[in-house]
Amino acid sequence: MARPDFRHQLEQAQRQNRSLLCVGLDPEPSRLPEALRDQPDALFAFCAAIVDATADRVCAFKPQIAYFAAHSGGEAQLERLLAHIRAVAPQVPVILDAKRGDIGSTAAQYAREAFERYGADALTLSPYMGSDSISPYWDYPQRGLFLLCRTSNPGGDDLQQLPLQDAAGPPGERLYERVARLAASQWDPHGQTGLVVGATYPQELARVRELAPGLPLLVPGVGAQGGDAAAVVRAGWAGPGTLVVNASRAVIYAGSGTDFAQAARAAAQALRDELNAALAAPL
Ligand SMILES: O=C(O)c1cc(=O)[nH]c(=O)n1[C@@H]1O[C@H](COP(=O)(O)O)[C@@H](O)[C@H]1O
Repeated sequence: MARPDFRHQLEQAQRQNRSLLCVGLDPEPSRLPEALRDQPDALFAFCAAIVDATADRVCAFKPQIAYFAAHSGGEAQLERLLAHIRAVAPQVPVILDAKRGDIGSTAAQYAREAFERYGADALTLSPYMGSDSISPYWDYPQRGLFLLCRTSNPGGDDLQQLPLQDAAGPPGERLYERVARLAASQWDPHGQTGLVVGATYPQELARVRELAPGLPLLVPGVGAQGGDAAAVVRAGWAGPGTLVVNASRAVIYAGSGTDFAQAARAAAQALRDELNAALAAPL
């Protein structure tokens, strides 16, 4: 049976698991439990154990492609991981984090990689090469697209905060504000677009929410980067399917012994509860 569109899938997973939490799958070999480290499929085995332990506490999983592609044989492990998630947690959508951005002909290949090779439900993209670098992904209208808008890293200021003075927007509009406005007005012909905004900048998150009232926001930066989960909910929540809060290291490395998966489950549960406590009404 065909999978429902991403937005619908996300909303259902949020309601079913009563969770806004997305667990990021960023397996770094030196941080894996010793018992797994020497296994040839260690990346897969580690992530699959985290998936099995947390699938009923999350609304999405977000594997970061670099952690797999950096290693010979890693991409095959990523393919296997996506197949595993579809088998054990078909209700939980997968956001492939690849931050792609390129000219149209190359973007078409990246789209094929994400949606056909890996079967991802959604993908992160950089929109900073403009509309023709995004439009090839519209050929997959059921899949979600999260455009980088205001990223979680301090260096995001270097460009994303630049004030614009052209006639296409209000004077002094910031570059990230332009991205949010375009995403909400011109870059979403099939209702599949969302934005990435760092948890580390709750004021900008609130501003993006104002400019794009109904778009799903993917918010990384709680946990290891220090973002405040409750502040994210206050600034970004606009109803089911509109806010996805990602934590990677704080969950997947919560423990390092043989009970690492149980430790990840406990960390995911605590973060889920913290996010839910900040909601005005339960999911
Ligand atoms: O697109 C992303 O997911 C992303 C955007 C951003 O602005 N900041 C950011 O940290 N990320 C990703 O989100 C994850 C954050 O990981 P933790 O800091 O360990 O929770 C990493 O996979 C980053 O690549």
